Amino acid sequence: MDATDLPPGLDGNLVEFVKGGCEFEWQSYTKTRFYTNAFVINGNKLLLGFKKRGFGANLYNGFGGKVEPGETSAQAAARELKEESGIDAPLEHAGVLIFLTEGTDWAFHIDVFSAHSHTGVPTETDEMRPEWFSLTEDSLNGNDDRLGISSSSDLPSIPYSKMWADDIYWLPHLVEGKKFRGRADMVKDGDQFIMRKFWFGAVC
Ligand SMILES: COc1nc(N)nc2c1ncn2[C@H]1C[C@H](O)[C@@H](COP(=O)(O)OP(=O)(O)OP(=O)(O)O)O1
Repeated sequence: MDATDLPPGLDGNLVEFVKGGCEFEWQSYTKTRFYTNAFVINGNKLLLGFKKRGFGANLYNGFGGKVEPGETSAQAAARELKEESGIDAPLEHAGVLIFLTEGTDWAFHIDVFSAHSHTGVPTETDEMRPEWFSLTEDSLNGNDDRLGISSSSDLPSIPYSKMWADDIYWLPHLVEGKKFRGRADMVKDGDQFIMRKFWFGAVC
């Protein structure tokens, strides 16, 4: 895809898999803040954390936070995973997400990581409560959550309605092992954020 067709902030040889909000302009920004987000898969189950406080409170997400000065994003991802869930995992880079929120002139740049094994027992912390979710096809693609039906496995279905609105567009690709990139410009709708304009794609 021609770089001029990509949302500002994304580059490379990317193939679009979904976009929306074409009637809106991309929000401009002058600063970028770097974050991480890590997802641990164990066979047919996915570890998410229920965020108990701070930005994104009361939503399920991967484990992550700010990249501190002097850290690489991989180091920050490993540190945040340990701090928030108590486990270590051989994280690999899976994707990059750029998010803007209405009224700010800075962008979140989130390096997303995944791992297929871990050591240690996921343990609740002040910030996050780790929980395992089912990775059956209907759970992963959001059918179970949309229809409000329970998972066909012993574990609950992925709770997309209690996650950031962008997650359903790229999480299935992460689980399939595809590298991805995306951007979403979010606006406030009551007490939650919704996507006004977005683009997600795979790395060729
Ligand atoms: C806007 O859309 C988002 N979607 C997703 N899936 N994840 C997001 C979005 N915006 C932020 N995030 C992620 C990025 C980070 O993993 C966390 C936010 O990090 P946090 O504010 O908790 O950073 P910490 O360094 O842990 O903060 P404290 O030092 O205050 O604990 O959400």
